[in-house]
Amino acid sequence: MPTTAPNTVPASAPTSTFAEFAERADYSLLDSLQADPQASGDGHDHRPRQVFSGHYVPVTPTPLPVPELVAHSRALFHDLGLSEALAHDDQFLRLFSGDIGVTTEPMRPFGWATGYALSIYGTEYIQQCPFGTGNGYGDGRAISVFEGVFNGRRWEMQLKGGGPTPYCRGADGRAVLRSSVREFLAQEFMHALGVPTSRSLTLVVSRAETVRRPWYAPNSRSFDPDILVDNPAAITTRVAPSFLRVGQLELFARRVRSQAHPAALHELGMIVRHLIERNYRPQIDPDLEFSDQVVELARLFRGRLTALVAHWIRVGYCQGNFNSDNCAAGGYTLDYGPFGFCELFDPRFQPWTGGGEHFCFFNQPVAAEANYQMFWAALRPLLEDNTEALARLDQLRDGFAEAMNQAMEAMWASKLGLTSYDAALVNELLELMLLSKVDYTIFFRRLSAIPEDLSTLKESFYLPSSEDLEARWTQWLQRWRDGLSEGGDRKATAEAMQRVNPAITWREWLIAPAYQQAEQGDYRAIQELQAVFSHPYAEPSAQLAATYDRLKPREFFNAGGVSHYSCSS
Ligand SMILES: Nc1ncnc2c1ncn2[C@@H]1O[C@H](COP(=O)(O)OP(=O)(O)OP(=O)(O)O)[C@@H](O)[C@H]1O
Ligand SMILES: [Mg+2]
Repeated sequence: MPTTAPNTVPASAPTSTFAEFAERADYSLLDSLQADPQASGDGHDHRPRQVFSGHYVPVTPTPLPVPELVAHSRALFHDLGLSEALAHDDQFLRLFSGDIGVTTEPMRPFGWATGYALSIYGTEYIQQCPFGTGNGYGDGRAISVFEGVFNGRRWEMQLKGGGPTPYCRGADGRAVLRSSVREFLAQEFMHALGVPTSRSLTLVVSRAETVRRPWYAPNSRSFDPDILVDNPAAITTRVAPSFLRVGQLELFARRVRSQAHPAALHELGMIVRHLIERNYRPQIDPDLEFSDQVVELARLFRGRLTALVAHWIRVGYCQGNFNSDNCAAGGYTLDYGPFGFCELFDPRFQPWTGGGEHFCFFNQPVAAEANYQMFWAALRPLLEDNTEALARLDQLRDGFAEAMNQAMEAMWASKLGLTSYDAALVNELLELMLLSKVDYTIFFRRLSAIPEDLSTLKESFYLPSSEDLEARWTQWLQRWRDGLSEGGDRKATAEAMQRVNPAITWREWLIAPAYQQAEQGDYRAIQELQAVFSHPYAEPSAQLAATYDRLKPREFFNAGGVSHYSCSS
């Protein structure tokens, strides 16, 4: 399993000025799609309304007043070949705070938002928009402002919190600093963990605009938010090859099914071609028949989705709200709102209060299958006249659980340094982990040193263990170590385990002070987290370990806003 995603080759000359950045703009893929025929040409229509057809709505963002740069991702700047100076360029800052008036040719002075459908755990919802039709649901506060090519790769840049769009459903289109700090840090942390993800470009805050959201009082033990708080408005810009979601394909397939308009099937075909173009070239040969390309797409997405979820479980990540509209069709992590990382091991870990057990930590493979089912169903209308291709597509759906299983088994084997999966060993381990209430990250990292006895492993236990339990642990450890020696070289095994079992993880009680200090204008904690999160597999210095390699302190259990949180983002 790779520990870092492949980086792009750095360009010989970095993009240093805003004019050079603008030169990278290339809207040729966006232009292959259909714009909403009812949209006003200038993109200034922000009222909630139904969008009946087309793939996107041109819309201008609403600028944040008096924007201030909180942070930018050095890693992504490097990958895109952007110079550090650009992060401090006034026009660049203004663009990524929603002021699209600063654009120069060939950039466009408007952005775009897209509609999508929603299904929750495989059940379709159409009532969730003000019109009760699903035609008003989509990017309510996410607005893409740039499509361009950097170092030979095409990226889309999207503001989150960029103001209302026709899909805003009457809400303000804004995001608070708290949730923006979380999304900004988490995306780059996941990338450094080697988990496919959207990336973070910049994080901008306004000192002149606040938004009010339900949240938790200090030291609250409440499950639901108990106060209303004003938080500075912020915008994170996220970057990905596309922001296409499973829900998007679903929207167009629904319209085919309900014969919503004569071009519905054509529009579905267009969005699927677009997905292939953006996320699956060059893996899908453009010379194949379209029906074969569709089957290939389904095969590749199945591989990416199963691998993604196995990664999530490897690193302790829980999406929390794995609806089809939070499931990127390119097979990477998207929407860092309801997420959390498991500290005290619990297969039912679910930090988001709205999420429910179906989206909990260990249920993510099943939740993924429900999303895959929606993806599969959305592709079917394209193959209606090709029974042979349809059969291959159906087989892929039928084989999802088995493919997911294989990905999980390979993941557990790698986490334990084994050459092949051993079900009895893993199941016994999970039971012991539950009984001792281990810290998920600390446990696997200590295990990666291949200890001879329990002493270091016990540093990860939240509960003192009985003699009986210790005897079981010792037996398990012995069996596991015996299994390893078949493979040989202990040092190489330990090193391989350290490349899949991170030394540090996301601990919400260490993140909360960073966004709280940022509200006061102090960004040092964010900078420290950026640095720590950029090398999660490296052994931290003793000084950093004292902060980051620690069990969750007792006072943060059941703490509102830290142990669990609502969607007040
Ligand atoms: N303040 C807001 N104003 C307008 N629309 C919003 C707002 N908050 C959420 N939405 C929209 O509600 C839907 C569900 O919200 P959810 O929290 O899943 O998404 P999100 O975190 O805003 O977005 P994304 O999935 O784009 O990361 C999304 O379509 C989102 O655009
Ligand atoms: Mg979402």
